[in-house]
Amino acid sequence: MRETIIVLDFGGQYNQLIARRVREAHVYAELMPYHTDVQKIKEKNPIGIIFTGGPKSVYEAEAPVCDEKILSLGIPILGICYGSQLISMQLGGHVASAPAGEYGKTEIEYQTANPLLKDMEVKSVCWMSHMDYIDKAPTGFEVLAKTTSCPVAAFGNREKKIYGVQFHPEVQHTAGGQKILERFLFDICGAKGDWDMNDYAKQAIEEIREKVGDKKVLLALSGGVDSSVCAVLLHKAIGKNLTCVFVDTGLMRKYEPEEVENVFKKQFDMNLVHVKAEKRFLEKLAGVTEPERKRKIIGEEFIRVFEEEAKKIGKVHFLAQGTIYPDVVESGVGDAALIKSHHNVGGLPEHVDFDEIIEPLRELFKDEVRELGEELGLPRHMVWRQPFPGPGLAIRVIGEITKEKLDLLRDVDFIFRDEIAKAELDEKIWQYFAVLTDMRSVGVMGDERTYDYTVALRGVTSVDAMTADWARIPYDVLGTISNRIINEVPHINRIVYDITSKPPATIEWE
Ligand SMILES: Nc1ncnc2c1ncn2[C@@H]1O[C@H](COP(=O)(O)OP(=O)(O)OP(=O)(O)O)[C@@H](O)[C@H]1O
Ligand SMILES: O=c1[nH]c(=O)c2[nH+]cn([C@@H]3O[C@H](COP(=O)(O)O)[C@@H](O)[C@H]3O)c2[nH]1
Ligand SMILES: NC(=O)CC[C@H](N)C(=O)O
Ligand SMILES: [Mg+2]
Repeated sequence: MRETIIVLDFGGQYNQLIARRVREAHVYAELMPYHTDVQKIKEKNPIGIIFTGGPKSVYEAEAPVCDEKILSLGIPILGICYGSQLISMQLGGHVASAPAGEYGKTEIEYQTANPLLKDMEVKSVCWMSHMDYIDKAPTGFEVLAKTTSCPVAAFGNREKKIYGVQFHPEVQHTAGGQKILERFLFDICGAKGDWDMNDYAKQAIEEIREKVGDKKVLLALSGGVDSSVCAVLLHKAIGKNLTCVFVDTGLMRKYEPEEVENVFKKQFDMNLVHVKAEKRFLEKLAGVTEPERKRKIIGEEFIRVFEEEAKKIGKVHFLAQGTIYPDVVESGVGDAALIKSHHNVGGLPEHVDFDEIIEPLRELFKDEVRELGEELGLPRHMVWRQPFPGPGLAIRVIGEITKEKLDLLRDVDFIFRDEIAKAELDEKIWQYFAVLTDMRSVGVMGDERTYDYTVALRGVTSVDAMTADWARIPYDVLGTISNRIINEVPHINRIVYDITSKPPATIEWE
């Protein structure tokens, strides 16, 4: 049985990030809702449990509370933020609304003569986000850290192996945060740390086989990183019972449909259906300008195409998608806020004519998917290609979508990508694309007045799409790109470069 850490989810923003940090330390981690039955937790035989943060206050009537019996299982526990407040309250300490909340980078003083914090500098910085605080640690527990506003910023009991931290060790801004998690995993829980993506692949393949048996699966394949990794995983699990369906929505980049066909039919020998659906997508989108409406229409149309294709194959029980965690969290699933409806999650129609949707990558972040892809032997250029959103150019043509605008944007985007590749920046910039704004402005070309569109170029660096910075593309490269676009593509007389990070912007414009 593999070593498992249970991350007990109290609705915080960084819950998957905690699981992911644990996996980074080569220990398998799995999220479970806070109300999970003790018996179910015991069945997993976890070597440790982490309680996450959460938006509620522990002393409120409707605050999420887990079974107190979890604290006496003898399994090591680490509480983070809300999780630490809950442990404190359940063990007889005291939690109250703090005289002053703490948000962001905060100076902290650690007591380092204990297993959890022994690697830390005494005076350090951590990342806080709370308005309640523990004003009294439970009896028998040592106070292990303090800040100016927080008398119990960490506490613990060596014999019980129960610890709590008010700050967020999983966030990069906490100096040495990963070391705290590692001390918990290796020294307190006794983890060996022998898990890796190869185990993930093996386990996922087994689970797919068990669930699917000899039934049929239709995979929505875009040729992007996520669905390609998914395709190989499913192909290894069920072979010819897998049919991949690629939909040419008419919203793709130049030469994209041809490339997908080439790779998956010729190189991988998979069942691939190529559906030409430009007409129906463009008809449904005609006149639509509101970004969320576009996303919902596209999400629904995708499903309708998959349903029709499934009927042609015979009984297909399962639809598979390459959904990954950022798609889920931004779509506002669970307690998270809705940022935008990713077509494959928040954009799904209410009724879907499949028995079940399979999403083997739903818990992973982009860079983890890439690691898995390499593990499965996918070629490098596929694993490291830049992401391309399912709604495609529809969310990069601002305002109304027409075939003419899409064609313009395809040409612009092609030049941008071509020049980035020539400058050997394509592996350095995480994602880069052009946006056709619906703004027109006055220019002068060939001594004549023009009144034409503005194109925005966007390039970002990121690890997992959850946050991003704008890419510092050299001015002369930008200059060449700008010249080529103006010279080669009609109806564009102005080019701007987007210099906002995420947050406050998002990567895509809609
Ligand atoms: N044109 C398409 N045809 C079929 N399925 C699609 C298409 N576009 C997107 N999908 C489905 O929607 C999912 C989410 O799309 P998304 O763009 O996030 O992932 P991806 O295309 O697989 O990878 P990447 O993020 O690298 O582009 C895909 O994994 C795939 O299952
Ligand atoms: O398949 C997708 N369906 C969608 O609806 C969607 N919206 C955004 N993206 C991609 O997700 C990453 C984060 O984008 P945002 O910062 O714009 O939310 C970026 O990589 C985006 O390209 C999508 N992918
Ligand atoms: N980030 C958190 O877990 C916050 C916990 C609690 N809501 C507080 O404000 O203190
Ligand atoms: Mg894609």
